[in-house]
Amino acid sequence: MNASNASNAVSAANTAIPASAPVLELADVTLTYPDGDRRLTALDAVSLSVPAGELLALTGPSGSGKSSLLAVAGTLAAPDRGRVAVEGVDVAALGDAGRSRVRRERIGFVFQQANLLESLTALDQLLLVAHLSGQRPRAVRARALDLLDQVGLAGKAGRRPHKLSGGERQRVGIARALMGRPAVLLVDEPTSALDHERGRSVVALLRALTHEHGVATVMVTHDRDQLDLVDREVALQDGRLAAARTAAVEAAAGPDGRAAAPVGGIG
Ligand SMILES: Nc1ncnc2c1ncn2[C@@H]1O[C@H](COP(=O)(O)OP(=O)(O)OP(=O)(O)O)[C@@H](O)[C@H]1O
Repeated sequence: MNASNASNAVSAANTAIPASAPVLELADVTLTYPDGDRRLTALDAVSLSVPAGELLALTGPSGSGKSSLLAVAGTLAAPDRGRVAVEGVDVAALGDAGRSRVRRERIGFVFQQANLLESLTALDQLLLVAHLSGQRPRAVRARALDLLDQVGLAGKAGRRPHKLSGGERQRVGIARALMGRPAVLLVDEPTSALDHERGRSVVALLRALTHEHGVATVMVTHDRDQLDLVDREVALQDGRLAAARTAAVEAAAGPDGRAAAPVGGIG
């Protein structure tokens, strides 16, 4: 089965209606960085909630706060003000050890480059993550093989990264992020190193897996050609949420690009 067939198969298998409970919630989040004598506001009173099974695209110009939002959502940066909750748990109340645990057990990360270990096969990349998080070895192998199958790499589990294409490496990175059954998947420009078609195929796969596994996925992207594949878009501008559009709204927009009805639903 090739990769796009695998993606289609996952889509076809996905008949579950995504649950609507917010898995990731940011309420009135402000994040500043030191900037000489002053503070630079990277996120300004941002409120956003992402339910299970939604692929949300986070867009906006360079410097608008996208990486900062991912860092806060991933508990890598603590906001100056506001609340971040994962599965209803306020992460600020947890302390460092608790936050690390949430990050390790409930949040998956996918980066611009897949960041695979060169000496390990695709299968071993997944097994290593499972080993480090203390999962039972026997169940883990079957899950890793199943995930590699879901990302279209069933026949390539034994390959090391240099024998995989850029798109295939990114697929291994996605499978690896799902290994620990995260509730939240944070994805930073996963297609920036891929050509148009491979990029679309990776985003289609992310959507299928987001629906199938019921994760709340936030994907930073600069590529507007991929937005028809996502469930919702939110745009940042100078650290504030500027707009929210969905594929359905895009489709309903008139020839001048203006939506027929007001666009809502940032929260
Ligand atoms: N560690 C830091 N210290 C100080 N300022 C920072 C730091 N990280 C980011 N910034 C500033 O915060 C603002 C938001 O940056 P951020 O990296 O979140 O934007 P971005 O939308 O992800 O940009 P890009 O698309 O270029 O990656 C920018 O003005 C940036 O210069």
